[in-house]
Amino acid sequence: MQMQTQTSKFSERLYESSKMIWEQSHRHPFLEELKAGTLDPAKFIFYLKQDYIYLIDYAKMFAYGSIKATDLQTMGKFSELCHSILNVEMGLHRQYAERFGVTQEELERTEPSPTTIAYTKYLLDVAAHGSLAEVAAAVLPCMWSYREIGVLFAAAGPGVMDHSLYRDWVLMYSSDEFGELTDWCIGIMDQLADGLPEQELAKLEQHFIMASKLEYMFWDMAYRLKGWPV
Ligand SMILES: Cc1ncc(C[n+]2csc(CCO)c2C)c(N)n1
Repeated sequence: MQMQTQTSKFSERLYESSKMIWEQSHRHPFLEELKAGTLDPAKFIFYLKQDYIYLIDYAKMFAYGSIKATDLQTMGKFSELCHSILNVEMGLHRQYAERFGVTQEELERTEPSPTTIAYTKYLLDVAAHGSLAEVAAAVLPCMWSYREIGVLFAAAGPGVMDHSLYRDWVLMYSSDEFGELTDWCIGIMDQLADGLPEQELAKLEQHFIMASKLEYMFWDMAYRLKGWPV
């Protein structure tokens, strides 16, 4: 009898490692209320401002990805992702801010909250000291969990999709363009993990779990409008 070798993707292991954390994010009141279209706009603005400065550092992660890439195709794709954050995603944030009467200067002057600092500095530390595979593992929950949220919300029917403000947010994260970028990141993660020893794989998994927890904390921070205590 011929033996069949069971090959499972590393990204599936990552997904399993953080499934429970993602489920807790999906059940968080910030996302429950956003989905229902009942979220207090003050909480959304708080999120938007923190997210804007988060994205500045997050875009740098992809710039690091470009630097650490060893082939032109990967280098180009990371630079495309960096461009997409700075122009598409942050562009939407700028439009939103305008609708809420918040200027671009005000967005840029946002004081980062402790949670935003924890998340961005963690990411940048991985980028400064880690391999390209570590960069991929640390950035992946951000993209993948938002795709999941976007697609779930877009299919959820009334509520957020009838909301004049929150609808565009869902449309962006459920778009095919974002879906393709996420799929590319999942694919590169699997390629980079291929053949690595268990010790390295465990390190990648830790980054993925940590970033997933920080994603949860980001929703929680916005819901509680949590800045500095002093
Ligand atoms: C805290 C936080 N986590 C994830 C995202 C979503 N996101 C950030 S960059 C990117 C990919 C390309 O633009 C996606 C999907 C966010 N906005 N804020």
